[in-house]
Amino acid sequence: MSLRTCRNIFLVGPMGAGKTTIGRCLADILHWQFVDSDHEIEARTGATIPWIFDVEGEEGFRRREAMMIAELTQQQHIILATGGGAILRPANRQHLHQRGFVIYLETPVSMQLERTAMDKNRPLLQTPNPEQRLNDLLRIRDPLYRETAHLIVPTTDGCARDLAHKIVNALP
Ligand SMILES: Nc1ncnc2c1ncn2[C@@H]1O[C@H](COP(=O)(O)OP(=O)(O)OP(=O)(O)O)[C@@H](O)[C@H]1O
Ligand SMILES: O=C(O)C1=C[C@@H](O)[C@@H](O)[C@H](O)C1
Ligand SMILES: [Mg+2]
Repeated sequence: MSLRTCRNIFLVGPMGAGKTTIGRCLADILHWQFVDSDHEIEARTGATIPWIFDVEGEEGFRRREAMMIAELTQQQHIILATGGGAILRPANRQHLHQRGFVIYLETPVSMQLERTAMDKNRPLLQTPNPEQRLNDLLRIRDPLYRETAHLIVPTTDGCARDLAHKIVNALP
């Protein structure tokens, strides 16, 4: 798929990869609308993600996320930052891969840890050993990010804006 024929750009990757931050920069550069599926779920539900996890469990959140991905991927000319676990459901992977150009922001666990250390809004990281949790999640999810993506971009070098420019230059 080339950008000319592609309707959307979808960002996938783990917590702290920079999907939200780089997504906003991409939207600025390309003059496309920025949408964050986590934020849309919160707005639609009228509750925070930690609250949804508390009350409905992870399964309840994944159900809401699947409905949101199915809906948002039908739009055109959006930059969509997905949640870190959006690639878990096969239907989500299919919608993302078929309806837009998918970029995997590949990020080592050490960097995810640094970038998420101050933030208490990620329920899966509220554990005594977040490093172990991130390693466990990445082991399962890395192949799914790869399978879904059309392009893989490491996020280890450069600030979010530089990476966004690099991505625009790398688009087919
Ligand atoms: N390339 C980068 N260099 C330095 N800091 C970054 C970079 N990308 C993101 N950050 C910082 O890391 C933190 C997490 O980034 P962000 O919220 O965009 O990640 P995310 O992939 O959307 O995570 P989540 O899946 O939890 O929503 C933010 O504070 C952001 O400013
Ligand atoms: O990696 C995950 O499973 C998650 C990442 C966040 O973006 C949120 O979607 C939520 O905290 C779950
Ligand atoms: Mg995000």
